[in-house]
Amino acid sequence: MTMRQAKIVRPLNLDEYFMSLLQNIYKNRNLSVEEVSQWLSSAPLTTYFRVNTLKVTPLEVMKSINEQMLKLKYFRNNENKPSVKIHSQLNDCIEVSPIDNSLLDLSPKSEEVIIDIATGQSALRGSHIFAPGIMAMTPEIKIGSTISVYTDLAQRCKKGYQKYYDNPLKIFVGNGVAKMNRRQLFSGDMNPKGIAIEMTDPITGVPSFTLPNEYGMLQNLPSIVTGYALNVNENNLKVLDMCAAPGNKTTHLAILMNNKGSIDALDKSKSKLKKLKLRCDDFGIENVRIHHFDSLISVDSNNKNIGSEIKPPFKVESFDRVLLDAPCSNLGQRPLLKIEAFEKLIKSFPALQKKLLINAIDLLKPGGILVYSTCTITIEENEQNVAWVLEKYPQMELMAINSQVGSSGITQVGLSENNCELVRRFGPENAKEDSIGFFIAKFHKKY
Ligand SMILES: C[S@@+](CC[C@H](N)C(=O)[O-])C[C@H]1O[C@@H](n2cnc3c(N)ncnc32)[C@H](O)[C@@H]1O
Repeated sequence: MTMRQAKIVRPLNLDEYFMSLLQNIYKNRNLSVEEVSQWLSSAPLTTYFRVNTLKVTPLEVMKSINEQMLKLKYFRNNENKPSVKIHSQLNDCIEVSPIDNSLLDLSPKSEEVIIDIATGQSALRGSHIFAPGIMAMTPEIKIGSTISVYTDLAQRCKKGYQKYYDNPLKIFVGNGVAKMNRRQLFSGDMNPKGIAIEMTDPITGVPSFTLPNEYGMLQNLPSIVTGYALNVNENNLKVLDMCAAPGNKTTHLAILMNNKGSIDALDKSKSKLKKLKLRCDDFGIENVRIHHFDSLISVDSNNKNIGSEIKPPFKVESFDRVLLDAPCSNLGQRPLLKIEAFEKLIKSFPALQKKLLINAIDLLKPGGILVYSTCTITIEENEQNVAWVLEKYPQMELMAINSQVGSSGITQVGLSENNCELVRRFGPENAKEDSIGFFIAKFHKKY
């Protein structure tokens, strides 16, 4: 696959703590802080769509995406169209390449829209602009006007601002067509919803496409690998997903299990669990039990919970498979246009993750598999937590992850070289995959 770099945006607030954090992680991979921060602040350019194979085949989804691509203004025929193909190792994963840069109209337009940082990050990954993310719109814009879209890294633009917003930290994200005007956005309904700008020419060239909810979902490549890593393709498995919401991985597991066996999906966040429920309904998933529950207390150590077969807290050694997709410092998300590295917060995660790991190991049956994953790049939350498990629990050993994607773990930080080969790290060192930062470890409980 040929890689193309998006326009680099230098993130703000790269304080000393964050610089030394990046330097420590990547020093033995020969990557400078500058290179890593450029990687973090640029968007992955390949889009991945995981197909809900309960309802539709990857070929049907590819056909639908291809039809939408041909309707885009740039392509009159198949020439230069983004490639849409099934991932070489992941059968349910469709890979869509970006639109060729030379086809995009990236010339500045006289009318402009300012969006917030989170919306800017999504736009760089191919999303249209939804009404709540718009901060300002110049007065002349009518529905159908072609406009330039900027994200406000300075966070100084007031909601509803009427003039041209002049700030050196106003970053161009591309051109689009207005679907709403100022009146709809800033007067009358105080909470306008829906697409306000259809992005036609995002600076990254990442194309937008819309598919019925039941067809599947956009998902980052390492998250799809995580679902496969749990090896759920055996009959009637009892699976626990300890931090499940909004269910990106739970739904994948349910589909890989072909709606057989059971998944107990726990999460502390009630609102995010609602999304998991909706997604299960859309996808036709029937083997998931959703529990609004704190996984830190998910073990019924004193055998007090009579219903512990089907609701938490559960008896020890209840599950054949456990997924711990842990809460983490989130420093692998890309593009990160503004990095706020709160040292105290970042340093709080390893202890929380260890407590969750203790619960996970207690709940796993001997012979079972535990997958631990994070969407961050710190050594403390990744290799060092794995090393801690191996030292504290002699019954736990690492297993190889079947997919040959990502790279090995970082050496000389607590994990042996052999064990580093067994875990998967995704980051700026991966020349092949242009993904978010991520980490996956797969354990086997020997006894
Ligand atoms: C990385 S996200 C999980 C994403 C999810 N696995 C997916 O693929 O869609 C981490 C989740 O952990 C949840 N969480 C944090 N602490 C928790 C706890 N003590 N018990 C259960 N869930 C917790 C958060 O609410 C958050 O939804």
